[in-house]
Amino acid sequence: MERVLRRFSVAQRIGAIILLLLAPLATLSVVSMAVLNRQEMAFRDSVEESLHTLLPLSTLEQLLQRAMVDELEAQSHESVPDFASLTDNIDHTFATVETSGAGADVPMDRLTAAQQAWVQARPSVQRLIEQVTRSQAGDGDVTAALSRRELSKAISDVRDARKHLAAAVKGRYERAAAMRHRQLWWLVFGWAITLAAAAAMIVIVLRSILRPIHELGSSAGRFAAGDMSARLKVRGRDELSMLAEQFNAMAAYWEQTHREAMAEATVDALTGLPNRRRILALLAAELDVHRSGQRPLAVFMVDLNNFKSINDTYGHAAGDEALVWVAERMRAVLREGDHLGRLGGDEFLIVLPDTSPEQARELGERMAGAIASAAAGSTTRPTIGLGLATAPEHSWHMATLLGQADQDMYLGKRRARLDRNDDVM
Ligand SMILES: Nc1nc2c(ncn2[C@@H]2O[C@H](COP(=O)(O)OP(=O)(O)OP(=O)(O)O)[C@@H](O)[C@H]2O)c(=O)[nH]1
Repeated sequence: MERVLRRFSVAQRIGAIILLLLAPLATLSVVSMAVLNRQEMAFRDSVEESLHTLLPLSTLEQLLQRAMVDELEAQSHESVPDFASLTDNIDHTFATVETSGAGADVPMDRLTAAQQAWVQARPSVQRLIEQVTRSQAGDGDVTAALSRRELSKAISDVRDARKHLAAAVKGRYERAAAMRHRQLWWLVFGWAITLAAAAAMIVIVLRSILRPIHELGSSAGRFAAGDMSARLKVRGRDELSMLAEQFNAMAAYWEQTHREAMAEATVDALTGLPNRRRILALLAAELDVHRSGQRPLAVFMVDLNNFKSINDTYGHAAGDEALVWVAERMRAVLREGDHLGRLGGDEFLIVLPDTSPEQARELGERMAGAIASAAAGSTTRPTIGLGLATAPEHSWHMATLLGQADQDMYLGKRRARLDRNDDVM
C-alpha cells in the first residue's frame, strides 16, 4: 500500500487527506440535512392531518352535547352552528384518510371502526341538520324533532368515530415516529462508518509521509553518531524518496572521504606501512590481549645502518628508495599476523605476537642476515640494526618494553661499531 502511495508526491497525498476529510463530511451533511428536513415535513403534515381529521368530529360532538342540554343557539336565533359544512368536512376527511391510508401505514381496523361509527351517527346528524335548516327558516324547535335518546346515541357514535379515528391517526404517527427513529440510527451508523473509513485512510496516507521522515531522522542520527554505513531504502518516486537518494549520496561521499582521511592518518605515505600512531596502537592492543592470556610477545626496534651517508652521497630520492627496499625485505620475512610499522626517519618497529625470546632472536638473525646478503656489494642498499625486548620477561608496559628494545639496539650498534674499529686496527 505504502509503495503505491509513494508513487504520488507528498503534496498530492496531503491533498488526498484534505479530500478524504471534506468529501465524506460534505456528503454526510447533505444527506443528513435532507433526511432531517423530510422528517420535519412529515411531522408537520402529520400534525396538520391530526387537526384536520379530528377537529370537525370534536366540534360536532360538542355541539351535539350542547343540543342535548338545550343550549343550542338556535333557540335564541343568535347563531346556529353550521352542521351541514361540519358533516361535509367529516365525510371529506374520511374519504381522504381512506384514500391516503390505503397502502400507507394507517391501522385499517381503527379506520373501519371509525367509519362504521360515523355511518351510524350520520342519519341522526342529518335529521338534526334538517331541523336546524327548518328552524333557521323559523319553522319549529331544533331539539324537539330529535328524541333525547336518538341524540344521545348520535353523540355516542360520533364520540366512537372520533376515538377510533384518533387511534388510527395515533397509530400512523407512531409508525412514522418509529421510521424516523430507524432513519436517525442509519444516519448515525453512516456517520460512524464513513468517518472511521476516512480516518483509516488518513492514517495510511499520513504513515506514508511520516515513516520516511522518521527513517531519515534515525539514519541521520546514526550517521552523526559515527556510523558511516547508515543508508536509507529508496521506496518511491516522491520528494522523500529523492531526499533519501540525496542522503545516501551524501553519506557515501563522506564515508569515502572518511576512509581516505583515516588511511592518511594511519599509513606511512612513503612505505605504505602503518605509521607511528598506528603501529603503537597495534602494539598496545596486542599487549592487552597477550597480558590477559599470558601469551609471549616480542618487539624489535629497527634502525638502518649508515643511512645518512646514502642520503648525503646519493640524494634524498635514493634514501627514500632505500627505505622502501628495506621495508619490503623485512615484510617478506615476517608472518601474516606480525606487524611492521615505520616509527619515523630510518626507524621501524616490529611486533611479533605469540613469539618467545628464542623464536624472536632466530627471526631477527634471519632477517638481518637476509637483508645483509641482499645489500652486499651495493652502496645504496642499507643493512639493519635490531634491538629486542620481550614480554613477559622485560615488561608488559609498552614504554618500558620500547625503552628496552631501543637500548638493546643502541648496544648492538655500539658493539658493531667497536667490532668494525677492531677490524680496522
Ligand atoms: N631520504 C630520506 N631520509 C630521511 C627520511 N627521514 C629521515 N631521513 C634521514 O635519515 C637520516 C638518519 O640519520 P641517523 O639517525 O644519523 O642515521 P644513520 O646515518 O643510519 O646513523 P646510525 O643510526 O647511527 O647508523 C637523516 O639524515 C635524516 O635526514 C626520509 O623520509 N627520507
